[in-house]
Amino acid sequence: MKVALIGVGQAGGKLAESLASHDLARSSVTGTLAVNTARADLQPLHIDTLLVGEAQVNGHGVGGDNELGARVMDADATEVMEALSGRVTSECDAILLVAGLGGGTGSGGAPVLARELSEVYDIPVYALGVLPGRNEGALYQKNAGRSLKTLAREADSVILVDNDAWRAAGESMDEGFAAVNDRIAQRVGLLLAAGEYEGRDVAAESVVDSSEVINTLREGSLAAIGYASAASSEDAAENLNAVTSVARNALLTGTSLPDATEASSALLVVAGDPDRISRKGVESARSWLGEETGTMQVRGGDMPLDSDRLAALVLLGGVERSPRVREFFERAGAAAEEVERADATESLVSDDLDGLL
Ligand SMILES: Nc1nc2c(ncn2[C@@H]2O[C@H](COP(=O)(O)OP(=O)(O)OP(=O)(O)O)[C@@H](O)[C@H]2O)c(=O)[nH]1
Repeated sequence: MKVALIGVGQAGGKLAESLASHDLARSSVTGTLAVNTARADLQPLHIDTLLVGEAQVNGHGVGGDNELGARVMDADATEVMEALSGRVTSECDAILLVAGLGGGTGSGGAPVLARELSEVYDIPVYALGVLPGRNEGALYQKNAGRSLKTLAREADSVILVDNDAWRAAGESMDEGFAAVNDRIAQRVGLLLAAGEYEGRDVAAESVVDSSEVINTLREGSLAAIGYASAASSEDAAENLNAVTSVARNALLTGTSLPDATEASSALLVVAGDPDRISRKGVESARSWLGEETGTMQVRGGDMPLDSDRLAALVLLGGVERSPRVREFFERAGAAAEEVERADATESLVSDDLDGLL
């Protein structure tokens, strides 16, 4: 599946860079651009960059103000769309926007770009949206809640990444981010590469293609992606359990949105040496996936790889009813009230107000 990749804000730029440089994804990406209001965040990136909002924030970022992030992107939309035009080629199956939803630039800017891109291009516009971890402050939760609500409307689907998904004890914030970014690049990289396979020697009908990814994502506005791998035997007949257990682990412990097990549609990609893939295992993993997620729409296919391991990639479409999503929106709603209360208190002690006496 060929995509043009656009990172918005700091997290978006870093994730776009990880993805564009991932071995599996490289040949699926037609062009990459990182857009940000902060010059310092663009400088370390090894992908093309575009600074926006210079007139308003002079290259210093929007400081977590996502309304300003949206306004800046709106004001510079023509420039951004021009910079993107050469990257969205006729080969593209979709456009992928990547952003952290808790900050200001990505949070406010990604929904604006999703709207602009949808108006201009006929191909789907997807977003990879990073939700703040539970221990990030109220402003991040509030920003992410408002951003996600808008992005879900403007984009064709938002693949959610929870920053708590793979948190390990004792890890610093940056180590945690790096781990999330690597895992996301691997999952999304495999998903993009799976729809692009052009090798021979395997039955074409069993290989997954990009229309299956698009049809899976069409079934709802929020999505999640999971992955797991395991050692396998040379003999496919001995790999029934290996296939079913990687599929289980991909869904139950490997997803970008923990506990997202209710979905409107699912896609199971089994990656590995075709001679090692147990067909019975694939059938039973697909029916298990349907039961577990409560959907009758389970698509499937293989991704031939030269490896002695087997891997499963699970894409879930329409996860909006999942407990994790509900919990996030409750948290974001409570955070919005908290931020409003804090603002009211601040205006009470503000120097801008004259006291009565
Ligand atoms: N997974 C991941 N999340 C990140 C990374 N960097 C920041 N975040 C998350 O992204 C959110 C903040 O967004 P940023 O991208 O830093 O902010 P921004 O969009 O550049 O906006 P401003 O800095 O306000 O201009 C927070 O929820 C962070 O936890 C990263 O490298 N990986």
